[in-house]
Amino acid sequence: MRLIRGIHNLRDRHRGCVATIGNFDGVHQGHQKILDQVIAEARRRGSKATVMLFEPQPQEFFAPDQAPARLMSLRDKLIALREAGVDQVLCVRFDDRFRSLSADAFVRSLLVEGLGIEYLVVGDDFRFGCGRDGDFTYLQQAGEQYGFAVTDTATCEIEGERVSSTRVRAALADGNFALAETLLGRPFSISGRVRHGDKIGRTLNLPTVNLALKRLRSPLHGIFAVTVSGGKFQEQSGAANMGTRPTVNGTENRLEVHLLDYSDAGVGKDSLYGEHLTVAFRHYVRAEEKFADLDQLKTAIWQDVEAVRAYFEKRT
Ligand SMILES: Cc1cc2nc3c(=O)[nH]c(=O)nc-3n(C[C@H](O)[C@H](O)[C@H](O)COP(=O)(O)O)c2cc1C
Ligand SMILES: Nc1ncnc2c1ncn2[C@@H]1O[C@H](COP(=O)(O)OP(=O)(O)OP(=O)(O)O)[C@@H](O)[C@H]1O
Repeated sequence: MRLIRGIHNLRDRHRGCVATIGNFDGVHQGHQKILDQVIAEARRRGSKATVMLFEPQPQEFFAPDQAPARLMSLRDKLIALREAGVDQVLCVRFDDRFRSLSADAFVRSLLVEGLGIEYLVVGDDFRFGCGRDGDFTYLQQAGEQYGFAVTDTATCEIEGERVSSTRVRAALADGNFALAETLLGRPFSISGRVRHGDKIGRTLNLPTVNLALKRLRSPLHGIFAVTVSGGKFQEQSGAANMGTRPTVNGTENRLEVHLLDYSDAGVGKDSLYGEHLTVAFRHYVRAEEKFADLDQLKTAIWQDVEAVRAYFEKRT
């Protein structure tokens, strides 16, 4: 899959495509449906299945403090799109210049002159352009004028409701991991590289794997039963904390996992550092707390480990 960063990097060789546009946060079942349609049409025409994305996402640009936490990093989104069969992704920088493009300029300079679009697939509620003045009817008229076809997808619903990134976030906030998994078509997970922690875990006799979250703001906070995959792990159970670690006066958000039944031989030693691991969230255990001292923290974590063990035993 080819990643094209910015509209200025569009060259003739990227032209000619069947495209769709959106945030595609989480790449959920509704997205899969629209992507399947784009890919089928592209294959039929011998053309490139293309996704146009915005970075940052428009809500993050307009109201950074109020924008919801993302379900996935850009890296994981690109992997999911590649696995779905997408041929190219145009990553457009959403900035002041871009947001002030009129609907006509958007269609002409990006879709027609930039991508050489043949066929556009969007949801019927899609809006774009300065003041959100472009909609489906507008796109169809523009398509007639510039010579590309426009079609909409029938809404994908699960349990009688539209699937959306917003709904996945709500399911996670409710601790309903089973629903999140149904909507996403895979368990909700966060991935990252193992990095060095503060090594306090070892003194507690509770080694943890620390994952670098970079700029990812997590939609989840608290203690969870998780499974870890990647590197040497297939589905290793663990007790995870997504939080700031107030007991040790931590400030930044971190994802730490204590792996069950995994000897200290690897954790905390060099073997895991730098590995790229994926942590799938299975069950909510409790909220993070500030304990009076490390002994109390340790007791609480051992209780968490027992709760996580009980959860996985019940599941099998
Ligand atoms: C299952 C689990 C639960 C945790 N719960 C809390 C908590 O409630 N409050 C807190 O301050 N830290 C909590 N922590 C984080 C510990 O403070 C952290 O693992 C410890 O400081 C070791 O950090 P290090 O690996 O960077 O050395 C938890 C960690 C795990 C693995
Ligand atoms: N359930 C769905 N069925 C069909 N198409 C969908 C569905 N959800 C999203 N799409 C389409 O996928 C494209 C990308 O959607 P977008 O990134 O806005 O996702 P979303 O899940 O609707 O997000 P949000 O919850 O943030 O509004 C759009 O064209 C949108 O109309």
